[in-house]
Amino acid sequence: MKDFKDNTRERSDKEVLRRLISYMKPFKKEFIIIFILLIIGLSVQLIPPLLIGLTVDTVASEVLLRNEKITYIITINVIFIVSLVIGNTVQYIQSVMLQKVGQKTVVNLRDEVFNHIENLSIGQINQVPVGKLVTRVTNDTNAISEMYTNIALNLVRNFLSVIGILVILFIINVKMTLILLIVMPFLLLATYLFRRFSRASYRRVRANVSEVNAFLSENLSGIKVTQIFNQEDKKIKEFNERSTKLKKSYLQEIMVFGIYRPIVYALSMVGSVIILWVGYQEVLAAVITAGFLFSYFMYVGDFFQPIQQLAEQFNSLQNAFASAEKIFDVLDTKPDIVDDPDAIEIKSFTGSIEFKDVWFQYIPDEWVLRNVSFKVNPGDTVAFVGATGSGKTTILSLIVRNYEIQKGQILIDGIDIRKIKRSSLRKHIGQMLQDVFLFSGTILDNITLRDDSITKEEVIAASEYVGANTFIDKLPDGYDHVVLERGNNFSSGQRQLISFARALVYKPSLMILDEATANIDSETEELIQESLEKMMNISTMLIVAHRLSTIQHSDKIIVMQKGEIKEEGSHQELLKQKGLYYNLYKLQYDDQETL
Ligand SMILES: Nc1ncnc2c1ncn2[C@@H]1O[C@H](COP(=O)(O)OP(=O)(O)OP(=O)(O)O)[C@@H](O)[C@H]1O
Repeated sequence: MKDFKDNTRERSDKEVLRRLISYMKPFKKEFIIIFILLIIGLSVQLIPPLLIGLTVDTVASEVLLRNEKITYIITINVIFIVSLVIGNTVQYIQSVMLQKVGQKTVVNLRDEVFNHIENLSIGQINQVPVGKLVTRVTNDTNAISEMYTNIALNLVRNFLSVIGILVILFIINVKMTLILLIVMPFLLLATYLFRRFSRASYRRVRANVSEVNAFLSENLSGIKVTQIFNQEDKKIKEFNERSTKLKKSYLQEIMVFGIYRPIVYALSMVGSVIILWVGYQEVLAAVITAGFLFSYFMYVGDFFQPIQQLAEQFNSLQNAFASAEKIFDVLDTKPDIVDDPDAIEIKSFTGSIEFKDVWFQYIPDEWVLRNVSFKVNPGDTVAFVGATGSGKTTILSLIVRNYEIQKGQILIDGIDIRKIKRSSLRKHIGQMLQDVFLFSGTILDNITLRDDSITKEEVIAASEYVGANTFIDKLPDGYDHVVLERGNNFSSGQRQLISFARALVYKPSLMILDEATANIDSETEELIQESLEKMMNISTMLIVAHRLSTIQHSDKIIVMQKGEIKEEGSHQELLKQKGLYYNLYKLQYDDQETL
């Protein structure tokens, strides 16, 4: 199954091969040298059996004198040693070169895949489990790496080797070689069956690896929930099921190989026995010498091994192709939100925003926003309230163009956001999202997001402004305090404050805040409340609020219900209307009273 629904095109092997070769192009010179070394190595490797045959004939010769025999044998031995040294040296140089260029090629590919994934829209990323994307960048690129550094060359080597040996066999004795070829149909049949079964078993392995990765990444992220709800045993069982399935598919794959190899071995034995028998007759009939029969026998031994390897390597090549196909699926998935060719760069916003009859749906025919229109004046703070699922967060996502609207227009400073480069748009919008994501690194890294142009002084100033310094200063390493993956060593309130500082250092012209629904201790809540009130004075601000106390002082409150704007006005005005807002407020107020 394709990872991305909108990318369902099948690719031919030819196309995949052409694309894989295109990644080798920057290293064309190196690959040509490697190929030349391969030919030299192969030619040298074909010499020894011939030399051994010559030695046998020399020893058995009745014509040569003893001294002449010794001279011949020494010469043959020297050639033998020289060819071994040349063969091994060439092979060493060739494999070092191949590893280097192969790895470089794959680094380029891996970077390209990661870059591409980074540029896909949130909607597209949401289609695919993270674990699968990890598999694309790691396992699949590894399979391709294996192809560049090992399989492809050995495939060529074995192919040329089979041809080379066959030619030599025919030169030595045509009759024996034609008889030897009797085993070929059986060999081809075994190879055909092997390829069929091994391909199917490999597909299963790959699908199961992907499953395990996806399960792992999802469940490691959600481990807290698993533990809170005592679901460990269930999850362990589920993991074990997937893991066992993977083991089974691996065993099946090994079994296919385990059957094929002995079959090839048995056929090569049959071939050798036939050759010994026929060869013996030929020697008796003085058609060939005993030495040449010996050489012939050795070549036959070398003939079957590359055929068996060819089948296996061809299989690995298919696997690399399957991985390449998956990778190309990712690379060919066009980001569904791209900059308009005429999109402009904006230096700064005054911060006025207008939604004009905006309609939006995540899934066809399920409108999440209907005919939403509102205006925000520069510098104003506008809050969105409403029941859960009413579309508040969606409005914020649309402003930063995480998704494309289906109808209407969103204008910032009178310019349609589709006409503004996304990077430029996001540069001027400080986003403080519900689930604050902290990367592993230090607090400083998390506030600057490793942007070297932001100084530590700016970071400290922003943190002091939002009040994050109250807890950062208490940490032993202050701003260099290590943040664990996802910021697990900080409370949700602290993470929220770090995210405020992160948004502020970028000096945004517009800030959007999706208030955390998670419980925050009252001390931190007070801090957040204070810093929010301060931030409201810096720039235009849009807030999705769950605690109505947060937004009482905002210039406008927009009340949403089922994707539509139902009420609009200041806190006091809305209270007077005694409508939805009044009810919401009363509900929260009563709750607090009872607490
Ligand atoms: N990525 C998504 N794909 C499909 N539907 C989505 C997606 N995100 C949100 N929705 C749906 O869109 C609707 C509005 O969601 P949204 O998150 O905007 O609500 P909200 O008012 O912010 O809710 P809350 O107060 O719980 O944060 C919901 O019905 C939700 O199920």
